Amino acid sequence: MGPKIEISNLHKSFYRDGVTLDVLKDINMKVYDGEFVSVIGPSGCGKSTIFNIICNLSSGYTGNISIDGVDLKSSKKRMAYMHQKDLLMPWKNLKDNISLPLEIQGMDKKEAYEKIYEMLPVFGLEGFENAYTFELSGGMKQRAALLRTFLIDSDIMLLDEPFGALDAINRDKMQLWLLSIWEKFKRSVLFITHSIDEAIFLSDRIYVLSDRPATVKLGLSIDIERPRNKGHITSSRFNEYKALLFNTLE
Ligand SMILES: Nc1ncnc2c1ncn2[C@@H]1O[C@H](COP(=O)(O)OP(=O)(O)OP(=O)(O)O)[C@@H](O)[C@H]1O
Repeated sequence: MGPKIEISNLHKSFYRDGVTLDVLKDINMKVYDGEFVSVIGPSGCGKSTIFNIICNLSSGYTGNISIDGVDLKSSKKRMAYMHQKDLLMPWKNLKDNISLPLEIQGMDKKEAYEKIYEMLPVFGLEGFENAYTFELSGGMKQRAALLRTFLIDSDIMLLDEPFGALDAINRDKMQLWLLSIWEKFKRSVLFITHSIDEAIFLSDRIYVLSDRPATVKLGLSIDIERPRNKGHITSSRFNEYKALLFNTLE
């Protein structure tokens, strides 16, 4: 089977006030069915721009992108995209925050609620369907935003630094939880992170980007058995990957 996402020779520049900003330069990436792939790179190098292009939120690129073998420009495929600051609306309760994109997709409220109720226990949110944002912990808000993304009918999930705002303990918990969800439902995931440890712990493969304009400096396969647990992060192999990524990012 071909790749779910294939990005070939992608270039992207922004033009603003007569100035050209080259952001992506000859990016090549693939994500295969059911793979967990991370993108890591310096701040502002163009990671979110790649996601925006894949989701058709940013046009005017050169190169080719295909989704399930179909050119992005003619693909009808819907993407589940969680933005960096995917905030819940404080005036809506949890189930209405989550149902909103489903209703926008044309699902009726009753059906949306049914889907949500089915998944609440899996996302550790059972009993909180009527809670407002201020009643939820940081981890719960993050899980709610992920559930909202997860319920979009797509086998590809693009997650832009979903755990960036969490403290270390919650981040660890959320990584384990995300892996358990991913192992259960086998979506293809493209994941942006600033954390080397997080990228190694979660991924099958990692793409390391350079400073802007971003090029792919390294594509690295992570050969650590699954299911993963926190014991893996002290293994010598984990530390070898860590040193390699650290040196590549320098
Ligand atoms: N719509 C736009 N118009 C002009 N410039 C833009 C636009 N979107 C992004 N940029 C610029 O492109 C560059 C890359 O931005 P992008 O958000 O893709 O980086 P990033 O790697 O995701 O950053 P971070 O890691 O800090 O989230 C930045 O310099 C940004 O200012």
